[in-house]
Amino acid sequence: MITSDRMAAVDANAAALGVPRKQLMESSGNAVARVVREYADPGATVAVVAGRGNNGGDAFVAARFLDQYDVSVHLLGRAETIGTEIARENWDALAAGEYETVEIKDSRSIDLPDADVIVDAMLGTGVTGALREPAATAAGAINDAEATVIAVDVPSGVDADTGAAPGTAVEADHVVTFHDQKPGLSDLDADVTVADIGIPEAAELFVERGDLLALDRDPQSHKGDHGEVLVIGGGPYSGAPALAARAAFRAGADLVRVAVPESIASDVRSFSENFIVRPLTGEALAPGHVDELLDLAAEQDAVLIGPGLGDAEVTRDAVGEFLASYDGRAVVDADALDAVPEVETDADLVCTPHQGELRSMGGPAVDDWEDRSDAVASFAAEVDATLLVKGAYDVISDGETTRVNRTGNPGMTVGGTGDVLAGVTSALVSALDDPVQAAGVAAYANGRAGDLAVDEHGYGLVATDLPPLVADALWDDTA
Ligand SMILES: NC(=O)C1=CN([C@@H]2O[C@H](COP(=O)(O)OP(=O)(O)OC[C@H]3O[C@@H](n4cnc5c(N)ncnc54)[C@H](O)[C@@H]3O)[C@@H](O)[C@H]2O)[C@@H](O)CC1
Ligand SMILES: [K+]
Repeated sequence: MITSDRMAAVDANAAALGVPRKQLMESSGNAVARVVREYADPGATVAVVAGRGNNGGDAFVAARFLDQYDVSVHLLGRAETIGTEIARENWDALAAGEYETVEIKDSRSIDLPDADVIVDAMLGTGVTGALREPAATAAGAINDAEATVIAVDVPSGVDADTGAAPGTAVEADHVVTFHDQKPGLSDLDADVTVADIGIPEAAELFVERGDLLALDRDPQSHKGDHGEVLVIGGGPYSGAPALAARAAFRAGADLVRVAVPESIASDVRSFSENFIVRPLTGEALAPGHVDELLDLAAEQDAVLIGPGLGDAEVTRDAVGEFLASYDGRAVVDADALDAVPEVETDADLVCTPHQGELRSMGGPAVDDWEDRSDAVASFAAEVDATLLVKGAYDVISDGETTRVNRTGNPGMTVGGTGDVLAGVTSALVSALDDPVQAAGVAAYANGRAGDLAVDEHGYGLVATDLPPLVADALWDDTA
């Protein structure tokens, strides 16, 4: 099953992998025509009722694959208002090829022929709310007709994610949907064909540009809508928590609080005026800080624990106690990772080990990335956490869904890049619903930032180069 948001991401990933949507549209239209042929013999009358989006575009293609039939294409609206370039190109091909086309200017002028088959391509996944005119009247006319109704992707007026129809909707006999089954089609009284349209498996497995669609923001957003993060780190090191916090800001967090031992608090403060620093008594994180941290953490969307903590016994104990009582979202990195296999927690954990850290957590050591991704998935299920295992190919898995990231380069072996990744992950985990998606996009952005840094500095790149480039990787289309 695939939701329409995920489908849009996969579709954009396919384009990033060199399979543009127009090619997918050609396959979709071909698949629709194949199902039409199952219902009617050559010579039969086929009426295509198309909207002005890509759902209609699929059907313009289908018409070209039905030359042995008596086909007419009825467009809801004027051709000048076709909304996408690829749908328009396919419409123009119909006009140039002397196919029978009709533009329906308003609901009174809907006049469908006595057809054997009607292809419903008014609206697909782009629908919002109840069908407007003239689509609503056209849906009624389609439902009143004697014809077999074949819907493209989803019956027009039905929500592909939920199956709900807020107004009039097409009652289809058969739905030809693409790539994967849609949740909203399962309960319909219609046959469903899931057509393979040639989307490479890599578009689902690898994190690519299309995954960045998850970051689109509502123009009505308020402060705090995009995540508040608490970074718990530092002690022997002050740079690591500061780098992570800086990266969290650049990955879009609205607020970043940094809880560090007071011995380094002023150092951390001096790194950036954006940080809200919360000093903890003493020189290292210790069990005595846990209650205070739990109070602080309760107000955040996510916690990052680990950067620069060091491996003192008291600090390990404190990490274990914190995780045992915390029930929100936590990104766990560096020295804090050792606590994970032992602790019983209600928290949603996202762990970001490199392969050495994964082994000391009791995880698998596998060289080949494909085998490693299976092994990481099993280990994620075992420890009941989302894992982001760093490597030339980063593997992200919660045991059910596994993604792989390919951005990044050998220049990123320099110190501090892991702190940047942990900070980016915490920001995205705080802002997005799905931890696998968040961790996958974080790995992608961090690696992409590293690639941009190498363009500028070669292998002389340093970790502080990365945070501003993370922002470019996430939000600058040209990066
Ligand atoms: N995502 C993918 O990977 C692919 C998608 N394809 C097709 O593209 C479709 C989605 O295309 P689009 O995103 O262009 O969207 P649609 O073609 O579903 O609809 C967009 C149009 O509908 C109008 N609209 C929205 N809500 C309406 C309402 N309530 N009443 C009347 N009109 C309304 C919009 O103004 C817009 O013109 C899919 O359903 C599928 O058929 C395929 O071509 C191939 C691959
Ligand atoms: K449709």
